[in-house]
Amino acid sequence: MNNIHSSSNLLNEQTETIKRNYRGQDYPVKVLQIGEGNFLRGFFDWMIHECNKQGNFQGSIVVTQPRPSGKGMIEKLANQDCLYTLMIRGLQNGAKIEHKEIIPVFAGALNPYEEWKEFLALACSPTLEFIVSNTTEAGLSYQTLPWKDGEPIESFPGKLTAFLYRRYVHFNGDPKKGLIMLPCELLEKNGDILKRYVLQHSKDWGLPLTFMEWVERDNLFLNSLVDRIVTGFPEKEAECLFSKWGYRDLLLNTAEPYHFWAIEGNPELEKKLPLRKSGLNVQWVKDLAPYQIRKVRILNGSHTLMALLGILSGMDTVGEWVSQSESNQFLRETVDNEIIPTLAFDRKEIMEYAESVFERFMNPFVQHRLADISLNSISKFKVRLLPTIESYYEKNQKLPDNLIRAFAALIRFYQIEKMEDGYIGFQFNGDSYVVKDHEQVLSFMCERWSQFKKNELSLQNLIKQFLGNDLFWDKDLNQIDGLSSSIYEELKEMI
Ligand SMILES: NC(=O)c1ccc[n+]([C@@H]2O[C@H](COP(=O)([O-])OP(=O)(O)OC[C@H]3O[C@@H](n4cnc5c(N)ncnc54)[C@H](O)[C@@H]3O)[C@@H](O)[C@H]2O)c1
Ligand SMILES: O=P(O)(O)OC[C@@H](O)[C@@H](O)[C@H](O)[C@H](O)CO
Repeated sequence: MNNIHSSSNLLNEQTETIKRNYRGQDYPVKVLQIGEGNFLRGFFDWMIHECNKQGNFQGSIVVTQPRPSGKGMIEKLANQDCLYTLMIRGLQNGAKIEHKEIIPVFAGALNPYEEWKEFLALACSPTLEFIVSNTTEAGLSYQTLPWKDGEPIESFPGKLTAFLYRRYVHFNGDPKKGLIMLPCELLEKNGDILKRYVLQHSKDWGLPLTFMEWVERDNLFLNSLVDRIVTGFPEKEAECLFSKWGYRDLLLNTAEPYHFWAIEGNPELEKKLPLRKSGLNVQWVKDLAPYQIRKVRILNGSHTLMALLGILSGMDTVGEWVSQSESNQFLRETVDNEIIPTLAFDRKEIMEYAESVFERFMNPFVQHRLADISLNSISKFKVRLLPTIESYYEKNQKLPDNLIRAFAALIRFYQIEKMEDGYIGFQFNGDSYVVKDHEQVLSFMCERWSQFKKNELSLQNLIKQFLGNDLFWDKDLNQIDGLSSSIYEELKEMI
């Protein structure tokens, strides 16, 4: 590892203080981290630092990149002696928090595509206990790949299989040397998926059955749900912050104070990974589903509603929406009266959760662009808001007014025209915005709205075709009593 004073100037007084006090980096390596992105550095690595500060974990991490093209980050890390600054900023219980800290948890940074031997050598470490990953939804995918001895394997599940096999061979299948996998990719049942891919690779590569049994029996692949808005390098303010601090950090990361991690696993695992003991907002749960539903329906559902109605009304960010009393009130009413009553949760607990979500939306430091959230809005609406409309109807035998407005906004949002370089929609004031979705979705909507414009299709029929399209929905939504007529009333006004 590079000397702490080597390259980046990050490392003057602050790091000297860390060195004097304690260096998490000097603890034995207990974790292999696959993924060097913003999220893990603002979430898991910060958590391990919190555990270490309190003397609860006493372990360090070796971080690796999950794809060949992510090269720069590992080099940057190595150049900074594997240190980086994390700024946590926002509101917590109404109070403003601004906290900056250098995170010293990485004992090393490896590029497995250039240091394959070193990568596999780590599998033989007796102190290793965990493998954590976040490679985006795209990284947690299965690809049929060859495995040639001595050559790095490109995919994340493939690399993990080779790593586990090396460990199995080195320790002669010792049941006590199994590892705990903690995938953080935002996919339901992420642990189960990862295990399935490891076993599939093992089959493809003809690895011994006894290895596969060891994988199943002596290793744990835990499903988990992560939640924290991590906003990465603050381009606009970075130089200003560096001159204030007196050092530069090319890996500076920013995050909100809120954090939550639900892990489907035995609470006894706290003995190995003392997250709760270290005061972190972590739950070991039997069933992850309620936590997933809570987050998707309240947080992500609100995001999608704000993106649709907000963009149409000329807004740019979540912050803008919540700072205007009328739109903020609309959102709160929707969550309190339409979303929460459909969720089978303890009322007090869920209200507290919703309150914490509103507080996060109001974080003045987070510039969350509605345009980014609006990507693939129809499929997001299906998962985030439609289930609430259906549950509300089942419970009350009527439709929820605000969510019907959001549904009408969805159709209005996709009132689009094809331009040379993509599709654009028009705000209520006539200004244009870009709509990003799959080509099939965009061309369907573009065509229907063009027919409407030429008086070849009535608004009622346009809605009917939209609700009945099996490209968007798993069933014909025209079957929901009153849905199409309620949407019609709202949409008529919007256009
Ligand atoms: N940033 C957040 O606020 C936040 C919050 C919760 C969940 N997440 C999820 O975490 C994921 C990563 O976000 P981030 O902010 O760290 O982004 P990032 O761009 O900083 O990091 C992405 C990481 O994924 C890897 N990666 C990207 N494509 C890959 C592929 N095809 N195969 C293997 N690895 C690949 C990159 O190498 C990098 O390590 C996102 O999918 C997001 O949904 C992010
Ligand atoms: O990342 P997406 O595009 O699926 O969704 C946009 C946001 O809703 C999402 O990123 C949330 O901010 C995140 O899920 C919070 O943990």
